[in-house]
Amino acid sequence: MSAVDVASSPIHIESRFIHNRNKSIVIYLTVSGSVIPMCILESDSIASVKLRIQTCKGFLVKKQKLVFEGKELSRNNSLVKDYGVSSGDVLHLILRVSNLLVITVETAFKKEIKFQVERFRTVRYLKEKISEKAKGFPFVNVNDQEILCNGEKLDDQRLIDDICKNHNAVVHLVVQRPQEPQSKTIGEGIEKNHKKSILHPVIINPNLKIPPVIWNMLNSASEGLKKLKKPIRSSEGTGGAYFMQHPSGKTYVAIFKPIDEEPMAVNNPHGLPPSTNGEGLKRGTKVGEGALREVAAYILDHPLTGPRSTKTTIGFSGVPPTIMVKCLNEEFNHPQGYNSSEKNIKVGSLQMFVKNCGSCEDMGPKDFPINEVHKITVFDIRTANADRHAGNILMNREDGRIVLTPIDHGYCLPENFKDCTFDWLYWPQAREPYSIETLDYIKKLDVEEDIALLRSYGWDLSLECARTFRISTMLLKKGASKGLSPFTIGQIMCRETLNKESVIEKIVEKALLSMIPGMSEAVFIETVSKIMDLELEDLCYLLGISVEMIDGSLKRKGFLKLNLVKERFPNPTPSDL
Ligand SMILES: Nc1ncnc2c1ncn2[C@@H]1O[C@H](COP(=O)(O)OP(=O)(O)OP(=O)(O)O)[C@@H](O)[C@H]1O
Repeated sequence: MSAVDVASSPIHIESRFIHNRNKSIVIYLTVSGSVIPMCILESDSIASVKLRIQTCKGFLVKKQKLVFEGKELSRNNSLVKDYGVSSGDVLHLILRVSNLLVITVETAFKKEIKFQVERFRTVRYLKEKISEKAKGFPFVNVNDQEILCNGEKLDDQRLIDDICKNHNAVVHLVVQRPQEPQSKTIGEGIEKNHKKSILHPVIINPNLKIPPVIWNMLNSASEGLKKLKKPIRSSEGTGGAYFMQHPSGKTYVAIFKPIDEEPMAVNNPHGLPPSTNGEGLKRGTKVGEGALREVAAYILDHPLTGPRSTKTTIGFSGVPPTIMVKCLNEEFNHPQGYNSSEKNIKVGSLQMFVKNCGSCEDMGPKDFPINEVHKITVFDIRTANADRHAGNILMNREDGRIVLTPIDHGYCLPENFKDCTFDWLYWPQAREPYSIETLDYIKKLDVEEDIALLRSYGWDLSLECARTFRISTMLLKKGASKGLSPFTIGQIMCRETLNKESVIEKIVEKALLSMIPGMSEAVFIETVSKIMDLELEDLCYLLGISVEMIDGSLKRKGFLKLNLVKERFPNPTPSDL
């Protein structure tokens, strides 16, 4: 079923609404440019609305994103009315369709070979994969292969997406007698039709050296464009995100996210209406600043040894190398038409492509190594990340071990804590205490140096963003040194429900109330620090935590005052201690 199919039939009005007329409302879902009326109850939760869309239309709940008046309805347990949705309102449904499809190739001898292929690849590409996999078999030569689907011979240029229509597909392979090599397919390695493409780093401070790993990425992506390997738009995500190809066309080297295609920006390719007040999809962020935040995430992700030298590429939390670039290419979204003039050059973040076998959304968290989860919790708490859902953590297996890579940092370092959400909060690893190595790393973090570092790269954080950054780093440091788990620190930071302020918000509010006109930011932060100390002391008392060093590592001792804890923190477990 394609997104277009969805739009052709309205969602059925069930009998529960007919008997419940006064509580039901009609909303309109827009998806892929079409509008679907939908009857829901005001008291429905976001989860139940998504479930109904899944039941009626088959789109998995976890693949749906609902947006209302420029804000994502991201809290599944909140009610529709909590978000202010009322009768006649329009909700935008964005489907996070997977880029990968499974193609089963059946040979004449009933041998089956399975391939994971991106939906925007061609049949020719599939044939090349078959050749690689089937070395030594008669169908090794790409030009000897014929691929059939439902009895129809598939042209080399046909897109995999076209064959699959959102489902995995079975195709049949027929091997022809070897023939004379055919002429090259259009666009393959032919440079004479080369259209103008540009890819340059945006350099604000010429004194800062671009690390070799980033130069390599830039060179490969640029060569790929010269060889007419088009940027390919990802079918996942709410903004325009493009896979930049290696010159061979066989692998990706980077992801480019132009600022004018961010969610709510003018050229967003998913049809999200532009923001009316400049605020981004998450509260406390601005449209058009996503790329800055992506780059900042990499800059701030220091390696274990301290600030990055040009030799160290990956930081403690594993944020992939990212840089701001200018890029010109016809494949990007140009609703006003395209020519290769300067005005069509796009600015955005270019991030290294990381090999993966899916995201954390595709499997339960049980097998994730504790350190892999903890490294991400450190980054998210420190930067008050407002978009850490499991789909934004890529997963890979290296030597049998699961490695996690955090991506999509366009909503880190917000101006406030309102939309902080961490999916890992409910993973068992988050309840484990930090290791001594992680505690050491946290201890060495210096937020003033970090703010200065960002300034040297050209991003002078606004007072509000710097304030959030200072307070979240402070909370991470104080919480970790008291032996609190990422779960407990995360709970202080995240709202329990949409409209109930988090503990950290209350701390900030208290400090604001005690502000005297003319008070400096430093004094304000000092006030926050004092209030936070009292709160954390209370919390440790309630949790019965006291910490001491035993054999070089932090050990917690104490007792659990369960009834007291429950009042404050609804879901404590003994592993919290
Ligand atoms: N560094 C990377 N390496 C490999 N794949 C990536 C990388 N960054 C992004 N992707 C892929 O591109 C897709 C879109 O990217 P991303 O989620 O960052 O976009 P977005 O529009 O900001 O999404 P969201 O709706 O989650 O905010 C992801 O689902 C992921 O599959």
